[in-house]
Amino acid sequence: MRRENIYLIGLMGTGKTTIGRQLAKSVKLPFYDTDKAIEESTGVDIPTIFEFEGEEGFRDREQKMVQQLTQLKGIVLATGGGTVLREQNRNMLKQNGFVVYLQCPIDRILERTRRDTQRPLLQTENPRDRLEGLHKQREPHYLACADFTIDTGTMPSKAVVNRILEEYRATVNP
Ligand SMILES: Nc1ncnc2c1ncn2[C@@H]1O[C@H](COP(=O)(O)OP(=O)(O)O)[C@@H](O)[C@H]1O
Ligand SMILES: O=C(O)C1=C[C@@H](OP(=O)(O)O)[C@@H](O)[C@H](O)C1
Ligand SMILES: [Mg+2]
Repeated sequence: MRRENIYLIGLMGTGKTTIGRQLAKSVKLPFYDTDKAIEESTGVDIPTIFEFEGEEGFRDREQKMVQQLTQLKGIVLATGGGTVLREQNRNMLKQNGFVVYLQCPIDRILERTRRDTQRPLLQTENPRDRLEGLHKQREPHYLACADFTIDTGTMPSKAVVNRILEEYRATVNP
Protein backbone atom coordinates (compact mmCIF):
# COMPACT_ATOMS: atom_id res chain seq x y z
CA MET A 1 0.00 0.00 0.00
CA ARG A 2 1.28 3.48 -0.86
CA ARG A 3 0.90 5.68 2.16
CA GLU A 4 2.16 9.07 1.11
CA ASN A 5 0.15 11.04 3.62
CA ILE A 6 -0.28 11.22 7.37
CA TYR A 7 -3.85 11.68 8.61
CA LEU A 8 -4.83 12.56 12.16
CA ILE A 9 -8.22 11.49 13.50
CA GLY A 10 -9.84 11.63 16.95
CA LEU A 11 -12.36 13.51 19.07
CA MET A 12 -12.45 17.29 19.39
CA GLY A 13 -9.66 18.61 21.61
CA THR A 14 -7.42 15.56 21.33
CA GLY A 15 -4.87 17.76 19.52
CA LYS A 16 -5.21 16.93 15.81
CA THR A 17 -4.67 20.51 14.67
CA THR A 18 -1.85 21.25 17.12
CA ILE A 19 0.02 17.95 16.72
CA GLY A 20 -0.57 17.93 12.94
CA ARG A 21 1.03 21.33 12.49
CA GLN A 22 4.09 20.35 14.56
CA LEU A 23 4.37 16.98 12.87
CA ALA A 24 4.30 18.57 9.41
CA LYS A 25 7.00 21.02 10.41
CA SER A 26 9.12 18.21 11.76
CA VAL A 27 8.93 16.09 8.57
CA LYS A 28 8.93 19.16 6.29
CA LEU A 29 5.63 18.32 4.62
CA PRO A 30 2.80 20.76 3.94
CA PHE A 31 0.10 20.85 6.61
CA TYR A 32 -3.64 20.97 5.96
CA ASP A 33 -6.61 21.03 8.29
CA THR A 34 -10.04 20.19 6.88
CA ASP A 35 -11.78 22.77 9.10
CA LYS A 36 -9.36 25.55 8.18
CA ALA A 37 -9.64 24.65 4.49
CA ILE A 38 -13.45 24.78 4.73
CA GLU A 39 -13.26 28.16 6.47
CA GLU A 40 -10.92 29.50 3.82
CA SER A 41 -13.03 28.23 0.94
CA THR A 42 -16.32 29.55 2.36
CA GLY A 43 -15.01 32.72 3.99
CA VAL A 44 -16.94 31.99 7.20
CA ASP A 45 -16.13 30.12 10.40
CA ILE A 46 -17.35 26.64 11.37
CA PRO A 47 -20.03 27.87 13.83
CA THR A 48 -21.54 30.00 11.04
CA ILE A 49 -21.74 26.98 8.71
CA PHE A 50 -23.48 24.96 11.45
CA GLU A 51 -25.86 27.85 12.07
CA PHE A 52 -26.92 28.32 8.44
CA GLU A 53 -26.58 24.82 6.99
CA GLY A 54 -26.85 22.57 10.03
CA GLU A 55 -24.52 19.68 10.83
CA GLU A 56 -25.41 17.80 7.62
CA GLY A 57 -24.55 20.85 5.52
CA PHE A 58 -21.21 21.00 7.27
CA ARG A 59 -20.67 17.23 6.72
CA ASP A 60 -21.28 17.66 2.98
CA ARG A 61 -18.66 20.39 2.81
CA GLU A 62 -16.32 18.29 4.94
CA GLN A 63 -16.69 15.28 2.66
CA LYS A 64 -15.92 17.39 -0.43
CA MET A 65 -12.86 18.80 1.31
CA VAL A 66 -11.62 15.35 2.37
CA GLN A 67 -12.09 14.22 -1.22
CA GLN A 68 -9.97 17.12 -2.49
CA LEU A 69 -7.24 17.00 0.12
CA THR A 70 -6.72 13.23 0.03
CA GLN A 71 -5.83 13.58 -3.67
CA LEU A 72 -2.68 15.43 -2.61
CA LYS A 73 0.50 13.49 -2.01
CA GLY A 74 3.03 14.03 0.74
CA ILE A 75 0.90 15.99 3.19
CA VAL A 76 -0.04 15.93 6.86
CA LEU A 77 -3.80 16.37 7.31
CA ALA A 78 -5.67 17.09 10.53
CA THR A 79 -9.30 16.06 10.10
CA GLY A 80 -12.29 17.22 12.17
CA GLY A 81 -13.54 14.98 14.96
CA GLY A 82 -16.58 13.88 12.95
CA THR A 83 -14.83 13.15 9.66
CA VAL A 84 -14.91 9.41 10.33
CA LEU A 85 -18.72 9.40 10.54
CA ARG A 86 -19.08 8.96 6.79
CA GLU A 87 -17.98 5.71 5.26
CA GLN A 88 -16.74 7.48 2.12
CA ASN A 89 -14.40 9.57 4.28
CA ARG A 90 -13.12 6.52 6.14
CA ASN A 91 -12.35 4.83 2.83
CA MET A 92 -10.55 7.88 1.47
CA LEU A 93 -8.40 8.16 4.58
CA LYS A 94 -7.47 4.50 4.58
CA GLN A 95 -6.62 4.50 0.89
CA ASN A 96 -3.30 6.34 0.93
CA GLY A 97 -2.67 7.43 4.47
CA PHE A 98 -0.89 6.42 7.60
CA VAL A 99 -3.81 7.08 9.94
CA VAL A 100 -3.06 8.16 13.49
CA TYR A 101 -5.81 8.09 16.11
CA LEU A 102 -5.27 10.64 18.87
CA GLN A 103 -6.93 9.66 22.14
CA CYS A 104 -7.35 11.76 25.25
CA PRO A 105 -9.30 11.35 28.50
CA ILE A 106 -12.54 13.34 28.45
CA ASP A 107 -11.59 15.33 31.59
CA ARG A 108 -8.54 16.61 29.79
CA ILE A 109 -10.51 17.42 26.62
CA LEU A 110 -12.94 19.43 28.75
CA GLU A 111 -10.05 21.42 30.26
CA ARG A 112 -8.62 22.10 26.82
CA THR A 113 -11.88 23.18 25.21
CA ARG A 114 -13.59 24.94 28.11
CA ARG A 115 -13.13 28.47 26.88
CA ASP A 116 -13.44 27.69 23.18
CA THR A 117 -16.50 28.90 21.25
CA GLN A 118 -15.48 27.49 17.87
CA ARG A 119 -16.84 23.97 18.36
CA PRO A 120 -20.63 24.12 17.93
CA LEU A 121 -21.15 20.57 19.22
CA LEU A 122 -19.67 21.55 22.58
CA GLN A 123 -21.80 24.69 23.04
CA THR A 124 -24.25 22.78 25.18
CA GLU A 125 -25.39 22.62 28.81
CA ASN A 126 -23.40 19.49 29.44
CA PRO A 127 -20.31 19.13 27.23
CA ARG A 128 -19.18 16.07 29.20
CA ASP A 129 -22.32 14.15 28.26
CA ARG A 130 -21.92 15.30 24.68
CA LEU A 131 -18.30 14.14 24.51
CA GLU A 132 -19.13 10.80 26.13
CA GLY A 133 -21.88 10.23 23.57
CA LEU A 134 -19.64 11.17 20.66
CA HIS A 135 -16.87 8.94 21.99
CA LYS A 136 -19.23 5.98 22.21
CA GLN A 137 -20.56 6.55 18.71
CA ARG A 138 -17.21 7.25 17.02
CA GLU A 139 -14.64 5.11 18.82
CA PRO A 140 -15.33 2.02 16.65
CA HIS A 141 -14.77 4.12 13.52
CA TYR A 142 -11.58 5.67 14.85
CA LEU A 143 -10.22 2.25 15.76
CA ALA A 144 -11.21 0.74 12.43
CA CYS A 145 -9.32 3.45 10.52
CA ALA A 146 -6.24 3.70 12.72
CA ASP A 147 -2.79 2.38 11.86
CA PHE A 148 -1.51 3.76 15.13
CA THR A 149 -3.19 5.05 18.30
CA ILE A 150 -1.62 7.39 20.84
CA ASP A 151 -2.78 9.19 23.97
CA THR A 152 -2.12 12.94 23.95
CA GLY A 153 -3.47 13.50 27.46
CA THR A 154 -0.30 13.05 29.43
CA MET A 155 2.62 13.67 27.06
CA PRO A 156 3.76 17.08 25.85
CA SER A 157 2.99 17.58 22.18
CA LYS A 158 6.66 17.32 21.15
CA ALA A 159 6.86 13.81 22.61
CA VAL A 160 3.64 12.81 20.84
CA VAL A 161 5.06 14.06 17.53
CA ASN A 162 8.28 12.11 18.01
CA ARG A 163 6.43 8.93 18.89
CA ILE A 164 4.18 9.22 15.82
CA LEU A 165 7.21 9.76 13.59
CA GLU A 166 9.00 6.76 15.02
CA GLU A 167 5.99 4.59 14.28
CA TYR A 168 5.41 6.13 10.85
CA ARG A 169 8.99 5.48 9.79
CA ALA A 170 8.93 1.92 11.11
CA THR A 171 5.66 1.14 9.32
CA VAL A 172 5.98 3.01 6.05
CA ASN A 173 9.74 2.70 5.43
CA PRO A 174 10.75 -0.31 7.48
N1 LIG B 1 -0.16 17.44 24.52
C1 LIG B 1 -1.03 18.12 23.79
N2 LIG B 1 -1.31 17.67 22.59
C2 LIG B 1 -2.20 18.32 21.84
N3 LIG B 1 -2.88 19.45 22.19
C3 LIG B 1 -2.66 19.94 23.40
C4 LIG B 1 -1.72 19.31 24.23
N4 LIG B 1 -1.69 20.01 25.36
C5 LIG B 1 -2.56 21.03 25.20
N5 LIG B 1 -3.16 21.01 24.01
C6 LIG B 1 -4.18 22.01 23.60
O1 LIG B 1 -5.45 21.43 23.33
C7 LIG B 1 -6.25 22.34 22.57
C8 LIG B 1 -7.04 21.62 21.51
O2 LIG B 1 -6.16 21.18 20.53
P1 LIG B 1 -6.54 21.11 18.96
O3 LIG B 1 -5.24 20.90 18.29
O4 LIG B 1 -7.35 22.29 18.55
O5 LIG B 1 -7.43 19.79 18.94
P2 LIG B 1 -8.34 19.20 17.79
O6 LIG B 1 -7.87 19.74 16.48
O7 LIG B 1 -8.16 17.71 17.92
O8 LIG B 1 -9.73 19.62 18.15
C9 LIG B 1 -5.27 23.37 21.99
O9 LIG B 1 -5.46 24.59 22.68
C10 LIG B 1 -3.89 22.77 22.33
O10 LIG B 1 -2.94 23.79 22.55
O1 LIG C 1 -16.29 16.43 16.29
C1 LIG C 1 -16.91 17.08 15.42
O2 LIG C 1 -17.96 16.69 14.91
C2 LIG C 1 -16.35 18.39 14.98
C3 LIG C 1 -15.04 18.69 15.25
C4 LIG C 1 -14.41 19.97 14.89
O3 LIG C 1 -13.00 19.80 14.63
P1 LIG C 1 -11.92 19.44 15.76
O4 LIG C 1 -12.03 17.95 16.03
O5 LIG C 1 -10.62 19.81 15.16
O6 LIG C 1 -12.25 20.25 16.97
C5 LIG C 1 -15.09 20.56 13.66
O7 LIG C 1 -14.86 19.77 12.53
C6 LIG C 1 -16.58 20.67 13.91
O8 LIG C 1 -16.79 21.57 14.97
C7 LIG C 1 -17.23 19.31 14.21
MG1 LIG D 1 -8.83 20.72 14.86
